[in-house]
Amino acid sequence: MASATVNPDLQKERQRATFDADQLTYFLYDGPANTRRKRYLQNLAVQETEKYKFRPIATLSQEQQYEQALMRSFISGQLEDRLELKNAKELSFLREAVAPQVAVPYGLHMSMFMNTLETQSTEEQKARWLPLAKSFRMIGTYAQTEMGHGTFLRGLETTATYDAKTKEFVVNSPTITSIKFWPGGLGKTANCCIVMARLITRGHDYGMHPFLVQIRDLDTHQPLPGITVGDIGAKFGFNSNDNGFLRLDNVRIPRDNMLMRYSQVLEDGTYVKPKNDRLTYGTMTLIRSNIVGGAARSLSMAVTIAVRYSAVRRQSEIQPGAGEVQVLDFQTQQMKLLPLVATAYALTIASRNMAAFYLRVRQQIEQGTLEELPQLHALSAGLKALSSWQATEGIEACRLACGGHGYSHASGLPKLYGTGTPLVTYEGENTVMMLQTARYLVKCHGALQQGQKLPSLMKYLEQPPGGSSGLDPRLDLSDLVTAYQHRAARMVSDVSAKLMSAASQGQKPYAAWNSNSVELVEAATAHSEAYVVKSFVETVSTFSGKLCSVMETLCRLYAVRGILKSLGEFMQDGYINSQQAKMLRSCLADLLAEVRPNAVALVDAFDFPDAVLDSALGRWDGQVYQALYDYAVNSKLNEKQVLDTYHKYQRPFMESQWKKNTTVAVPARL
Ligand SMILES: CCCCCCCCCCCCCCCCCCCCCC(=O)SCCNC(=O)CCNC(=O)[C@H](O)C(C)(C)COP(=O)(O)OP(=O)(O)OC[C@H]1O[C@@H](n2cnc3c(N)ncnc32)[C@H](O)[C@@H]1OP(=O)(O)O
Ligand SMILES: Cc1cc2nc3c(=O)[nH]c(=O)nc-3n(C[C@H](O)[C@H](O)[C@H](O)COP(=O)(O)OP(=O)(O)OC[C@H]3O[C@@H](n4cnc5c(N)ncnc54)[C@H](O)[C@@H]3O)c2cc1C
Repeated sequence: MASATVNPDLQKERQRATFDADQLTYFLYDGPANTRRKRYLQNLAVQETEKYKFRPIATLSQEQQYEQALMRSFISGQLEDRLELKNAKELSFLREAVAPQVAVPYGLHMSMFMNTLETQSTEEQKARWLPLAKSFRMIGTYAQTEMGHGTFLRGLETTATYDAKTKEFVVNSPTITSIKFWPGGLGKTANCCIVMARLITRGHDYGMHPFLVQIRDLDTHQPLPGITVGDIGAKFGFNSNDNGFLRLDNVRIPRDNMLMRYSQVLEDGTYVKPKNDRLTYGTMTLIRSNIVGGAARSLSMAVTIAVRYSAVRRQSEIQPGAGEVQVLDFQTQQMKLLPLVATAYALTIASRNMAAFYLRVRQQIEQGTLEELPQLHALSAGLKALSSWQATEGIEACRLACGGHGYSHASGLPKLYGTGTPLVTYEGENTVMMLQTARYLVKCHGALQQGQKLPSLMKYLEQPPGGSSGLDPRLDLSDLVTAYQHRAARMVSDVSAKLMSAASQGQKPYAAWNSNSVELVEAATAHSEAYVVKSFVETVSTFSGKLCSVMETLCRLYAVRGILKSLGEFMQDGYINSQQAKMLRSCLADLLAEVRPNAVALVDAFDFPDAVLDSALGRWDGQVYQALYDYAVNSKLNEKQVLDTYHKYQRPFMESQWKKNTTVAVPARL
């Protein structure tokens, strides 16, 4: 990453840091050896990719973006083979550097399609399909969402009707709203997909199940009979991905193309029920867990760009006549960015805990134990929503904090936003996800009322209501965790009481649910925030020395900022009083000042190569003006001094205006 001339302001920032950023990098990448390996892989990927001199993706048409993304995947594939990479983390670092924030068309194949095959197929099906999928003879996607329904899966209309005579399923899209719409890679890339369709056998509808459907010829890539497939057109972002539509006109597939690990249809059409019919939703749960890490990483990139730029950018004076300051010295700028640096770390840590929890429960499921599945669903849904909301809002805040240059694609921030914001919608729309978490919280509250024991993550709901916070200016970390848990427990209890009172007044449960759903979402958000704060606190207390004190400060900043943002929720029952609220305000100002000297080192620790950030403003060497100028000079419009459009449209337009007043004397030079 070394560069001949580093901007002096950035250099000073790095020198004044009170801790060794490398130590934090080692934490993020699991030790010095893995960090070296990550750097090696990413450097190699960057060198290889630079040879292709790709144009910035934002300057390309949809078709060109798609083409570039395929080329990037091709380069990645070559490197992966050459290096014989197998390790999932190593692969992800390599791919991140070859295709930074590029939604590649094989994304769904490598994530949801492969995972569904692996977790929902029988052993025999796995033996048949996995070798084809791993060797990209089969390129798949996950086709669940339809034009008419994405959220309400029970409303899906695509049917798979069993025909016992031929031992086949007939897969059909009966209406315009039943057309599969949005699946990634479906438009032009995939040759098969997992179609989620309502299973009908012996005249009975058993709801959504997964089926493997071939949609294109494996050799010519032409759509098969009965298949109408294509790309859905240009979108807000994600244009390198051919999100597609799919219409199935009574397409016949063999009986054993239904993924039969959990439920089966026997040859005679008998349906065999799964142990839990929500196991069909398993792939969504995995991806929701992964999204927490993806959101954290996108936000980490955005804060790296905005903090480095704010250290380089000098604008206005603080002390009159004393010269222009780094914009990062304005308290308001610190308030915009430093809590977001804290959020990036908080989410990174929460995502690791989430991933570990997912793995543990997945292993239990493999062994047939489903006890922790509801807890996993509630946690992954809530964290998916919280992390993607915080990341999306955070990326946009970073863009705004970069002033005019943030608006240019040269900043890299619009690309981060375009790729990051669909996280709010896909894999379960966030409000809907929070309501799923709320459903579980209300259930836990009910169980508690009946004297039952709660699972580990919900134990805090057992704390008695009322009481007051012990928070004082020392900002003890355990007091902060307790405050978040108290607020969440109080909100869950309040909204549960409202639901019960509505029931006692004869209101139907579904109506009571809807008329309290704003509060339910708030309670689920509070619960998810409590989890993030607890994870952050538990992890930083394992650090030592200077790193520990820097991270504790960052953790306090995250927690205090969060309390002040939702102060009413913490004060409503008097748990935090007005004196404490005042104290927290002053503490916030102190925390900003405390984090300020380490701001650049904290973002450096994320260790993103420049090519991954892909930003003129976030460069490691801080040479932002040269980079911005180079970007401008390379604009397509600058390829010719006088464009054809001058002769075609501008000149005729000007001449039409001149005709209105022919008496104006025009000098040869102005
Ligand atoms: C990225 C690259 C570039 C870099 C980007 C930078 C960032 C990168 C980020 C990268 C990250 C890596 C990603 C790789 C790429 C992936 C791309 C992904 C693309 C997106 C794919 C999709 O977008 S793909 C479609 C997803 N489409 C949904 O997501 C539908 C939501 N809609 C539902 O999910 C259901 O419709 C909904 C609401 C639950 C109601 O379902 P329902 O009506 O059946 O259920 P009810 O509400 O009646 O609940 C009945 C009982 O089921 C329980 N339950 C419900 N769900 C359960 C579950 N999952 N597990 C266990 N239990 C569950 C519930 O808790 C109740 O339990 P109980 O009865 O005991 O209370
Ligand atoms: C970039 C991108 C990639 C995608 N990739 C895939 C893919 O690979 N495969 C696939 O199958 N799908 C994919 N999708 C589709 C995605 O999963 C759905 O868009 C998503 O599940 C939301 O469903 P919806 O679009 O029907 O939204 P709707 O459910 O129509 O949501 C619209 C509004 O209604 C509200 N709402 C809906 N239901 C409720 C409720 N019960 N309570 C309260 N509010 C509610 C929502 O909160 C939202 O505000 C992708 C989408 C995008 C944007």
